[in-house]
Amino acid sequence: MSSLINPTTTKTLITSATFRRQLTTSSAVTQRLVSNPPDLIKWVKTQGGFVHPFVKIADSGPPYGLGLVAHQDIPKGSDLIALPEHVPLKFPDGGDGSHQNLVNLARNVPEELWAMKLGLKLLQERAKTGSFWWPYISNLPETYTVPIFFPGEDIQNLQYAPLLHQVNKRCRFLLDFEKEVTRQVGELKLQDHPFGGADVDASSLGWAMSAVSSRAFRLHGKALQNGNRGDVPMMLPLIDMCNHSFNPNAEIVQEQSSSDPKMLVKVVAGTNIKEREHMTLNYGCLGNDFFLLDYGFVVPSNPYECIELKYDGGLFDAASMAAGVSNPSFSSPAPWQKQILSKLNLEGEQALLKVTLGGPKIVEGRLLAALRALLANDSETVQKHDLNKLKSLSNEAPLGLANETATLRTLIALCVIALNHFPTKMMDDEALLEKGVSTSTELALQFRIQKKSVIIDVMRDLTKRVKLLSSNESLASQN
Ligand SMILES: C[S@@+](CC[C@H](N)C(=O)[O-])C[C@H]1O[C@@H](n2cnc3c(N)ncnc32)[C@H](O)[C@@H]1O
Repeated sequence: MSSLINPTTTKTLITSATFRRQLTTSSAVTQRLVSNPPDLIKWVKTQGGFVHPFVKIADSGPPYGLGLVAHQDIPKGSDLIALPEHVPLKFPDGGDGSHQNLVNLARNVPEELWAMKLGLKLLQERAKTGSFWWPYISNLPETYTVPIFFPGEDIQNLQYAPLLHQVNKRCRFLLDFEKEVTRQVGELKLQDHPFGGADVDASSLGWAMSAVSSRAFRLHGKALQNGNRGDVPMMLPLIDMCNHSFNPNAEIVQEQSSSDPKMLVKVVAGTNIKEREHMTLNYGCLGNDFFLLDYGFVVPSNPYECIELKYDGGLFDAASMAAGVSNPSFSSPAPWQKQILSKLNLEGEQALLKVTLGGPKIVEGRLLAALRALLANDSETVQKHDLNKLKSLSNEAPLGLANETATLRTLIALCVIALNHFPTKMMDDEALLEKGVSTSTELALQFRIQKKSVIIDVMRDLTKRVKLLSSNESLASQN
């Protein structure tokens, strides 16, 4: 298991892949790159930006770190912050020799790790003496609580294979990329060196990638040749001091007028904001895998939390039999059932076998439709229905009560299998949390507790539906 070390300075060259410095207390979240960084609000104003006079930076307490707070009531619709175009930090379009070398490095970054590309620019500015963005960069957290910095045992403690896979992929990429960076820039003259001669290792690359993934926003960039505006990831000084909420009281607005192509990013109060209230933005309707991987926190009772399963005939047959269905046909579907599976992209070379339980839909539509179709006896009844109807849980029993009961029971059995897959019980996890553990262990425990909770919530919901179906059935037979 490879993990990285939260760096203290970009000048440290760390070659070992094992974790040496534990994420210990929540103060690690608020510790900034330098101990007394410049006043960020003042800097934004000096640069021609606007900051509402009642907006202040304050400690939001663990686990939030710093945040923006109103020190008097602010009415709905008020502008809170506005940034002129030159203030956001972006990956630049052009520049000198050292820039070209940065572009060459960025070519090694896969699209899905876009945060690393902008991270290279951030590292460049961090290493540059007298960088324009130093007042911003010096205010960034020194360490991040994302799992690439967890000790190996806490990566294992996540107990959830899809996230473990992502964490390992990122760690492996960073360790390989460290070698590539050394290969490409090691021999460069100082004036061409993209990081001013500073050593850049996997840990400092991880710091930069996490700084970007946890703080950058995708905004409209300059107009492209086709007239569209591409989405450009940017770091937005001060605006990125807002913490996350699914019910935010502030929102980002991008103003564009044809007469003034200069882009201005604003944050506006979406509701009346009371004195001492924290300003929040919605980072996105995301599950905890994304929040932990990119931002280093877990949202309790997250309405978008899901678990991933693989659509697998053998597993589904086992679940169905455990649910009391005789002779399920998941491993050997009839040709008409195969056709439906193909339409659902669950069969064929390009099939997407990852399906989800949880979130607002409770059961992913493709999974629900597949179960309903594969537990049906005849093709006519199934083919009478539009696939979209079969995908919807609110569409009750489209193929009859018996089919629906078998479908829901199979789903419940799948939940039981998924829950039994975790090596520990929720009660054990909660007891461990109460003992007081390191930040990374706490996050791993919270993460797996939320995964188990979502499975239990899905089971509860489906059980209610089964009960309702059987009471409908007995009513129908009485009538
Ligand atoms: C865009 S920054 C916000 C400013 C940050 N609190 C700071 O101290 O610089 C995002 C980071 O804030 C923290 N954060 C934001 N919203 C949170 C939430 N709802 N729960 C826990 N931590 C949160 C996480 O550390 C996250 O990576």
